[in-house]
Amino acid sequence: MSLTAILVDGLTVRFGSFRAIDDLSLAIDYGEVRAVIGPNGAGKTTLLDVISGITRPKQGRVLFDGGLDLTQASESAIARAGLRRKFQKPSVFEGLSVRRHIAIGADVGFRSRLDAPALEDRVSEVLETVGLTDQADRLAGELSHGQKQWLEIGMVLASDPKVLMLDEPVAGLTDEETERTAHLVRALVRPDRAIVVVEHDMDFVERIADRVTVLHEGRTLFEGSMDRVRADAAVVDVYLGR
Ligand SMILES: Nc1ncnc2c1ncn2[C@@H]1O[C@H](COP(=O)(O)OP(=O)(O)OP(=O)(O)O)[C@@H](O)[C@H]1O
Repeated sequence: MSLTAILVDGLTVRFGSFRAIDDLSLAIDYGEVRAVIGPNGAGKTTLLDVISGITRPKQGRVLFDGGLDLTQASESAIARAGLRRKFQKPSVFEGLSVRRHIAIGADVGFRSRLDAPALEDRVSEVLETVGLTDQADRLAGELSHGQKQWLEIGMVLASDPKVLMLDEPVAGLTDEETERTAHLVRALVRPDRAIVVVEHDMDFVERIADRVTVLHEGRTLFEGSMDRVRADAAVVDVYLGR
């Protein structure tokens, strides 16, 4: 295993003549929570789209674990390699139980399929981690917005991901739900896992992130701890001060 989970090297993504990502290079290590922040249109979601194989770049490479070039791999190959994403908009199956969702996540994700008892153990463990044990037999459609977010995190977690991408996990959550989500994200940290979070809630980012990358116009404007990000004049000028 390489120390670097994701290496972005000279990445450029164009939509027509517009560069959503502009010669971007960065490295995300195993064991860290990396927040990617920046103003609307900075290229944050586009970066996640490239890492998950949804968007093909014009130039550059994105290496996973020092080997697989994600810019050349299919979405399914990327998911099989252990890179998983929770999308911004909750999209649970309203008529399926909470437990079933986690089982689907576990079954789809595991490279070697689990036998029934192992799957049951895995589902119980994930339900406990995301705090939904008491809700296990409810239908997903009956959950609150916050619980739906945790359910979706549980679905990706069930596959035991090496890279976990969370796109705006606390958008629309109450303060209390946001606090719980911060605890949850920190509980998911492992030496052999990288967690990448795109988020606009700076207090949340401060709680969870080991390092923060500030994107602006498809490039890195600043990278460092949240303290240093908050103190950087350029970041305040283009983003935090607005
Ligand atoms: N499929 C597309 N076609 C054309 N332009 C696109 C496409 N996808 C994204 N863009 C443009 O690329 C730029 C970067 O978009 P992106 O969604 O990555 O920004 P973001 O940093 O995630 O912003 P937000 O915080 O608003 O989610 C934006 O100007 C957006 O309009």
